[in-house]
Amino acid sequence: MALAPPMDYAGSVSSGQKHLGCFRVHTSSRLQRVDYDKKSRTKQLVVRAIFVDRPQLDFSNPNWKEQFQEDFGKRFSLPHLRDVIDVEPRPTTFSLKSRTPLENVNGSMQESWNGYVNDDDRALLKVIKFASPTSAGADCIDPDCSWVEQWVHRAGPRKQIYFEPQYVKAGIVTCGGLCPGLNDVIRQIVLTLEKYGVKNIVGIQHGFRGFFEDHLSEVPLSRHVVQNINLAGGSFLGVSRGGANISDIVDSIQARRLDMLFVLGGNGTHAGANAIHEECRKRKLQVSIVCVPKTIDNDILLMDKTFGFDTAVEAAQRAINSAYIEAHSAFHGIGLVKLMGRSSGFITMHASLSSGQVDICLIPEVPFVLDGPNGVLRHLEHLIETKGFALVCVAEGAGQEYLQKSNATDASGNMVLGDIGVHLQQKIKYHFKDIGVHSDVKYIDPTYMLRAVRANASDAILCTVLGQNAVHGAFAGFSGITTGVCNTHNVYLPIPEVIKSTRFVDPNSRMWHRCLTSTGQPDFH
Ligand SMILES: Nc1ncnc2c1ncn2[C@@H]1O[C@H](COP(=O)(O)OP(=O)(O)O)[C@@H](O)[C@H]1O
Ligand SMILES: O=P(O)(O)OC[C@H]1O[C@](O)(COP(=O)(O)O)[C@@H](O)[C@@H]1O
Ligand SMILES: [Mg+2]
Repeated sequence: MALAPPMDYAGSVSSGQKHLGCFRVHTSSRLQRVDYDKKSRTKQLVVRAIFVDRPQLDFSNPNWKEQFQEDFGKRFSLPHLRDVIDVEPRPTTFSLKSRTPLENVNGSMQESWNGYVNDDDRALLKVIKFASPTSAGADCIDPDCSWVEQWVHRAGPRKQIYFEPQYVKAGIVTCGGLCPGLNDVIRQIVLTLEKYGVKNIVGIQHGFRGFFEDHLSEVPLSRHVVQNINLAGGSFLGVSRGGANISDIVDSIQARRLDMLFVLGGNGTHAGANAIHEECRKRKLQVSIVCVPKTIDNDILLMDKTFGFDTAVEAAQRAINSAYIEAHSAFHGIGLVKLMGRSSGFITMHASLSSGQVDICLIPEVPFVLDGPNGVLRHLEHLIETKGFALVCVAEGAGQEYLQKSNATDASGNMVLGDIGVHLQQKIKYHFKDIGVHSDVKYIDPTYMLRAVRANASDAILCTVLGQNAVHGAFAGFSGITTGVCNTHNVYLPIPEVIKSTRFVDPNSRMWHRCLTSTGQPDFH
């Protein structure tokens, strides 16, 4: 009998290897950690695979696919207000046409066509049929990598809604760190709520703190108030970390008589929003909690990309280009740029790729050694010898094993990282001094310049889609959901499914391989 591996499997494998026994680890469910073996001075990528997103399957059972799909359908079903309370639907007030609803251009009634999304509409979560588990980036369920359809719910306005817009009070809150596009999302939520006929819209200031810090009053929002907020970066409502006492927040939601809460934030915020949703359910409140994923790190599972990411990658180009010019102009110049990315290297990988000038790209997901014949420093020597200068781009979460662990956390409980940029700068300087070769290291750390900017055009469109869909989701009666883009289609997902782990760059992916092709860097181990 071929059983799937145990639910919690820990194994030590070499960097990038993902084949555990006969079963390939689902990239998105993989949690990984880099361990440094002091004796052998090598690093090992320790993969802790948690098979959270599939049941124990017996592949010798001819019905395993049906079993998988049934379980998948349950996991991705959207929590709805009517699951716990009696609520009746009513016809939507959201008109898709500027002329009278149901009247077409000829003036005749149109019965069959409507522009609403049907509750049974679905989008495919995965669109590649891998011929083999060894195909690049293969993401398989069974050892044969069989094709299994995985359907998720389509986002958009429904014909039936579960709130009377004129009595709705809606709140918006932005949590965590800043991200380009927050104001665009706030603005679109307000405009869409008004289109449904909602008149009472408020902003909660400075994240979850705004719910219980008395001096942080509600900000009344309307089309007039938010009209131009997208022209600036930051959050019109302010952000913050920490301060998430779920019971107090739900007390506050009740006291404020909120019917809908739109929560903009990353992994931590989603965990908070889901806890708020669960508490509202426990109290049988008719409150919809809907998230919009916000993270420049792009580290939320299942989504093509999160808003602000493109803008951050674009903002990083200025830093990389300056480092390039400095390095190229100096004698034996080495440009070093550190970019944001707490545990995922998406910004660094994409910024390196789009710049085309980066020689060494270092991300948290791919271990590297600094010293020795295969180390980063030796490769830098080679670059100085051969082209006369070099450019390194490193993610802030990379190489943390080389730094003193402080165990300090921020107000939200996120680990405070050591400064890999400063460490690398020192290491490079001393290395070249040691070997008696001149070097001129220019270190640029653009930090907040990546995220304190307004959204670029493509992010502004993404924010528009997400903000509008968040409102449609709330009116459709869903709660405990988030909205994103999967394979270019707009979907709703239950919150727990997107926060099972952080989304990481897959060292076996085509994108990382493209990055390696572009930089020309060897494996540093
Ligand atoms: N596991 C959790 N459960 C409940 N609330 C959380 C959790 N993690 C973080 N939060 C709250 O969510 C907010 C934002 O979290 P943070 O990690 O700073 O940013 P992000 O949402 O961008 O990941 C903070 O107010 C924090 O207290
Ligand atoms: O200095 P702050 O505000 O804590 O933010 C730093 C962190 O913000 C990030 O941009 C991600 O923040 P989020 O948790 O808000 O998504 C990380 O890349 C970075 O480590
Ligand atoms: Mg976070």
